[in-house]
Amino acid sequence: MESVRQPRDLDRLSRAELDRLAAEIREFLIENVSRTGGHLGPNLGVVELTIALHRVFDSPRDALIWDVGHQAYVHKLLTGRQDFEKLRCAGGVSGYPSRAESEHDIVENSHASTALSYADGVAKAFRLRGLTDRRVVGVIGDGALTGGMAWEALNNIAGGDLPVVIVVNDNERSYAPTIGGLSNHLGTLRTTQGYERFLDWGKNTLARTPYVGGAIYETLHGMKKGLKDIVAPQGMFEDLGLKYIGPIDGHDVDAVESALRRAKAFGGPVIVHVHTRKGEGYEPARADEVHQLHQVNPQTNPETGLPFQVKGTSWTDVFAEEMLKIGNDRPDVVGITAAMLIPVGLHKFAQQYPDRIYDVGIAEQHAVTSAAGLAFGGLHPVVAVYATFLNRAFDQVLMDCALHKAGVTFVLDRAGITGPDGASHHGVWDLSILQVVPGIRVAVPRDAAQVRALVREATDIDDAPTVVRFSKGSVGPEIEAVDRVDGVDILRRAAKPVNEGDLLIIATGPLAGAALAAAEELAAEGVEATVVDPRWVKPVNPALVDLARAHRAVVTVEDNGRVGGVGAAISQALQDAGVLRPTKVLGVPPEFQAHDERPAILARLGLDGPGIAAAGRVLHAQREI
Ligand SMILES: Cc1ncc(C[n+]2csc(CCOP(=O)(O)OP(=O)(O)O)c2C)c(N)n1
Ligand SMILES: CC(=O)[C@@H](O)[C@H](O)COP(=O)(O)O
Ligand SMILES: [Mg+2]
Repeated sequence: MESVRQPRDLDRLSRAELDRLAAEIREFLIENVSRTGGHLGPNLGVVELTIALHRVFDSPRDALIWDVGHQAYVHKLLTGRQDFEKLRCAGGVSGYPSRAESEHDIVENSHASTALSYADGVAKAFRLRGLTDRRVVGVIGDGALTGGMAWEALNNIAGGDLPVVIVVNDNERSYAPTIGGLSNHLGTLRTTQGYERFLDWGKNTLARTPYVGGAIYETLHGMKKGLKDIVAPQGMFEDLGLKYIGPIDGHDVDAVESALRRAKAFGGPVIVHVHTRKGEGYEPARADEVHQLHQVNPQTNPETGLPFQVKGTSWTDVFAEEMLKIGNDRPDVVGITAAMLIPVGLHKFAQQYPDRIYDVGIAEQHAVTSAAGLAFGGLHPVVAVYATFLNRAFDQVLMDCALHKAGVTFVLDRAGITGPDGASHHGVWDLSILQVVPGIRVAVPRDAAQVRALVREATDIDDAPTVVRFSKGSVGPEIEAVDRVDGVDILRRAAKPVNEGDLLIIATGPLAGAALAAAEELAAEGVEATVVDPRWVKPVNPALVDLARAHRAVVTVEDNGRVGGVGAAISQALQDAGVLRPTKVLGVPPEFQAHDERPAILARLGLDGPGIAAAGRVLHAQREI
């Protein structure tokens, strides 16, 4: 790929050289992403599409916007990015477009279904600034197209005359096969590919038929409308007012390029429907029936697409097992996923109870409100999503669930700092935004036993929405409590008589382990700390106020934003109770955290043992004042 240092280099490549470039890119992706981890399948599926996009459009003058952005590695390779050996690591290339990395990256949001809204905005700005020669291209997958925002944008774009080119990258999958009416419609359009070819064949053949050919063609052409309605319903997109071009074979650079040139020349809103294959050109991905290697972990065997080492039991595994048992005990419990059945751990439940699982597509807002409907209908829905993706359904949680005291349980996976997915994937807002939801109850398990217990407790509550949130990756060792006082687990008692304790550390979730390590460090320096885990962090347990009363200072620790999080709520409760203690709230600062390894970020934020101990020493020193 040395020959391509910037997109314009593509213009001088012949078809044979383009084919060779595509092969080189695939080879590079398989070798590199197998080592670093990342979205191998999606990127292998857009090699030819990305080459054609950069041959037809003039990035960055023309804006190329990628929905989710997990499929933008090829775009990055063609726009001069280096450091791919540090993909999704600090100091390396981000796994999503990144404005800080390149002027070719307009949008860096990995939350799905946003690209067309961005495209609408950029196109309006170009027009208002008189930049009428510049094009805006939104590349959106068939999965992302199941998200509500995409249809809000389509409605606006189709209603106007802005020169927005919408490329639907239709590989028939999100993780799993894409669901819903839209997916069926795209399937219908794909099958008309034969119909279009038939028409083209008819036109060419009849044009060559002497005398009667022309008349027959005119009749056929006149019939086309009717025939199309019979053979293939008028496209929904054309009904919306969008010019539709496709379906195009997404792995034929010439065909894609020709379609994109037509779209570029059209000068108004136009959809180019490209049919691609996730994992194209890599047998282990094509053979992966489950997800076509949507994502591979670091240190994956490029020969097989499988990880070299098997990871330990994950938080998700624990939830999946408990959900299976709950499904057996509670026939009213149903599961809802937003196109992530396996990643959120509902697959075992789905297998056992196929009529009690709902995959709504990438549609978290719909998931939440339909869950409220399920609750009103007498069931107990469990909505399992990644913590960061609940953000977009805040109003649905607030108004459609909590206002009605709907008995819905939210299970938030990937809560806290997640690591390589970076700024938009850390689950560090849920404990803050949920603080303002009246009546909702929030639990944070510290280990596997607590996941099992708290998911049970949550699904037993039918008169309020409940939340259980846990981290990404392998679950840590069990952390036994020495006692439970009014619902608060005592993990370590200060080695001093009550009312003599130096420090109360209130830890949430898996950071309880770090808090215990910190307490031992502090003890070695003569600072005695009591460590507790409230398990249910919202509403604030009044027993925490009594515990704070018996100590000289308080440290709260959470794998969430510091602003408006659990620590802030506890501090408020102490103030309201007139228990004024020096309190240090440890949590993630409001700035976005870059992609990195989770332990490195937690250490940097002082959320590991030494960081908590340092905070305790400061408060201990304050005690003498
Ligand atoms: C709001 C939101 N929900 C869930 C996800 C997780 N997610 C990432 S990629 C993906 C599937 C995307 O499918 P598609 O748009 O068809 O792209 P493809 O991977 O097929 O190229 C999902 C569900 C997300 N990024 N954003
Ligand atoms: C692009 C996207 O949003 C998902 O594919 C995400 O990267 C998955 O994250 P995990 O690896 O934590 O399941
Ligand atoms: Mg797809």
